[in-house]
Amino acid sequence: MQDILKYNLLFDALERGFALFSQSSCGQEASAGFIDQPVRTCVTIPSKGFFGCMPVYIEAEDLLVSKLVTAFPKNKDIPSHNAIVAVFDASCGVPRALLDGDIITTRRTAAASAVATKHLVNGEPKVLAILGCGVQGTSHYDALTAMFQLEKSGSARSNVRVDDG
Ligand SMILES: NC(=O)C1=CN([C@@H]2O[C@H](COP(=O)(O)OP(=O)(O)OC[C@H]3O[C@@H](n4cnc5c(N)ncnc54)[C@H](O)[C@@H]3O)[C@@H](O)[C@H]2O)C=CC1
Ligand SMILES: O=C([O-])C1=[NH+]CCC1
Repeated sequence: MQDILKYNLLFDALERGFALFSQSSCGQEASAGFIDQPVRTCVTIPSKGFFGCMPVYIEAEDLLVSKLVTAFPKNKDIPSHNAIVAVFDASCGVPRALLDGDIITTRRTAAASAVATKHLVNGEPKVLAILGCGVQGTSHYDALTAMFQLEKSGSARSNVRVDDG
């Protein structure tokens, strides 16, 4: 998964996916293809975390996909977020693949931030500050430095990767 999910490929795929989702949400099903993606459903594990289910139907790909993700922020020696992604054939409902969701979550989330920043930023960004430096802090550093020519970047926390250059 690490070898497949390169940031530059992800940026393009996410841009296409977000456009498709927006068009479908605006009722432009005919051109873009229908997408049904309800808001994530979460089960709470009191004082521990949550378990989220994130299903989608993508007509253009003829796929049914759901990520299943747990978030246990107090985990110490194991990751706080863990996920799998299940893929089904939408023409017949047969399961086609079960993917590790950890790298997908790590990189998709950061790549989505980078794509959003590209569209929302005023001018060319030069400075990046990241608060917190866990999995997402690191992947956001990787994604945003892959997207932009930054002059200065860094993160605030004692266990951090600070890069100033
Ligand atoms: N929208 C999405 O698709 C996703 C959202 N997330 C969210 O992103 C956040 C980060 O997730 P991960 O990086 O995977 O978690 P992580 O557990 O790997 O990292 C969290 C980091 O925050 C640091 N931290 C905690 N309190 C802090 C504070 N007060 N000041 C500075 N740093 C602090 C911790 O030391 C740790 O390094 C979580 O809220 C998570 O739920 C994560 C994955 C996907
Ligand atoms: O979309 C996601 O994968 C998550 N959102 C918050 C925790 C994990």
